[in-house]
Amino acid sequence: MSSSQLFVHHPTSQSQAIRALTYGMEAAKRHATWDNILQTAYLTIASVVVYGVWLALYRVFFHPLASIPGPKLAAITTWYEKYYDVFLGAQYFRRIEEMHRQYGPVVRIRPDEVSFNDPDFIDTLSPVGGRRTTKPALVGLRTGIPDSITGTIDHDVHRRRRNAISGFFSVASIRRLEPIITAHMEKMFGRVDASIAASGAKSVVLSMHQVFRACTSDIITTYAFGENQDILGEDDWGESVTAGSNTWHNLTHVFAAFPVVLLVMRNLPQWAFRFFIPSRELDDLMERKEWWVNKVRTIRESPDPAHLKSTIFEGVLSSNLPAEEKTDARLAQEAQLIVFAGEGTVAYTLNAALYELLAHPAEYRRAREELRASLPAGEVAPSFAQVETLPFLSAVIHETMRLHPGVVSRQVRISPDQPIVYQAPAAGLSKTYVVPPGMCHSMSTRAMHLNGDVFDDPLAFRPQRWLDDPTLGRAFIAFARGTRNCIGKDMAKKLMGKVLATLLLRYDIYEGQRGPTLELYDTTRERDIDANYDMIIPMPAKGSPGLRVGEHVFDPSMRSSLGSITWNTPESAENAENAETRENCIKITLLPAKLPSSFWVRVKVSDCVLAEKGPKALTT
Ligand code: HEM
Repeated sequence: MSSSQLFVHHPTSQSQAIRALTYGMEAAKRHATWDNILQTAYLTIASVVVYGVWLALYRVFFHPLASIPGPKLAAITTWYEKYYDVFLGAQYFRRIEEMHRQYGPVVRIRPDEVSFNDPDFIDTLSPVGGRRTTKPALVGLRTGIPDSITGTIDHDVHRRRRNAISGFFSVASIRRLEPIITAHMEKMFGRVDASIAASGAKSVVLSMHQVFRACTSDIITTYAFGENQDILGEDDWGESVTAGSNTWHNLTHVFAAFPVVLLVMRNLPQWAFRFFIPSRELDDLMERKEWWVNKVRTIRESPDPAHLKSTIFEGVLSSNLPAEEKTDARLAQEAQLIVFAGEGTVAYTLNAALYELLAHPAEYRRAREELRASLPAGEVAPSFAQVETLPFLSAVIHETMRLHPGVVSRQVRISPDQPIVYQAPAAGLSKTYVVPPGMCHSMSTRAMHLNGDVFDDPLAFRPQRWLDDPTLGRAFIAFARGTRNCIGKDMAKKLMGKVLATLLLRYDIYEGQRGPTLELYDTTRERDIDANYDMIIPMPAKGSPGLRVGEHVFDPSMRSSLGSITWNTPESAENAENAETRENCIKITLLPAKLPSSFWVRVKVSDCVLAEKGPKALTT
């Protein structure tokens, strides 16, 4: 029987056979498809592996930076940096310091980036003029504000943007800032004293870093917009407000490693942002940004001719920058830069300076003596001009910024047109190293500032070194150098000098004496002050302890500054009793420090309460 007959006489078997045949063909087809997919996958994987191997070999042996020393993995892949910054958590800055110790003053730290650590080469790397300087997109991504001045890639665009605001950072402009600083500083110290006094009724929460940060934030915001968000007036000294900036700083390495995260965060509508990324801190930051944008809109809609020359954003909006440079979106980024750059760095430096002075009583006393000797008797808030005449105080600020620079991330630049040529026989290098145009070069502040060839005993806090050897300034890069340096450096120096001088005049260091004093309490430099993480600004160790305790006793001379506070309440009586039972002191409980480098001081304001005995004596 032929097969055709079978089909005719056995329809079921026939259709089965057709199905079998069809199935066989489909299976064969599926097989072929799978084969194709697998083949393509193998080919792709093989190509990626071959490309990867080729790229690695190229980067190590044939790349223009191939002759520059450094770990091979750092030369091969940017994942080396990501490993330290994203997976180990903001640690690449430390690795860079190690690399310089291991490989010398010139190290290849990324496939396309060379880090230099030679004080004599700083001005060549960061010239003030004569050579165009750009930045890699990475910097803008990392800050999260690529359209701000600091994130701007192109040299000419940067010059235009910077010129539009540079007038506001001139010495003359900063002088106009002096009354604003004085007013906010008085408010800050007034509040500190008032909360110390209020602790007569209850325990008090004080974080020196947060206190400084509230003050600098209000000052910088006033300078930028003509008014501020009154962070100094917040019960928690604005801790909840500035927590948003901390969260943002914590995300900076993620932005650099995975730019898509930044892209999503910047482009999501606010409701979607809040829905998909629920974070109280980021919510607060969004609100802060809304405040900045609204301020810019108000200024744009009704410019006040009287203010046009006195606040930064009025200046930007009235400048001859093209319209696309003045959009709300771009100016919001500029606002974030100026407020973040100003508040965090200055507050961190003040915090570190106060720590170092309290940890070195001889330097504290010397700075205070210098002030008292050079100021008229009774001066309580020295002026910019008076502070400028104080060499030791200036040395204290320099030495603090050397050990604790307020910006810890490396300074990355590109020379787009000319090669960078490095010859350093002094550093024991016989070779010439060349960074071709378009490749990145960088400097790391901490590596430079802890260079033992320049700074004897580099980890020690010794302000005197700046007075003994004025040439040390050649290795100082806390404010960066060249065309991309810190635009706010003069303002920062004046602000820090004035606040520190006022603080030193106001409080002595506690050595058992009477009168307003400060004393360091349970703080270690490594844990609570030093940069443990690079979040652009430095962050202390994760285990930085929370609970600290301080004590103080009131002084009648403080009453005038306590204003309307009345102390003859049962609570104060109770605490006055407590004060007697606790070695003439009232205990102040300080809450956990959440912020970078927070530390606590013990504040004593004499023992008059005890001398007069009882609540009546506390009446103001
Ligand atoms: C102790 C205080 C300060 C320190 C240590 C500091 C440090 C720095 C550093 C290192 C840079 C360069 C960053 C880079 O390499 O990309 C920089 C840039 C900048 N800083 Fe400061 N800064 C301080 C205070 C301030 C203040 C008070 C302001 C303004 C209110 C300010 C505004 C800026 C701006 C706008 C830039 C970008 C400049 C540009 O790219 O042209 N800084 N700062």
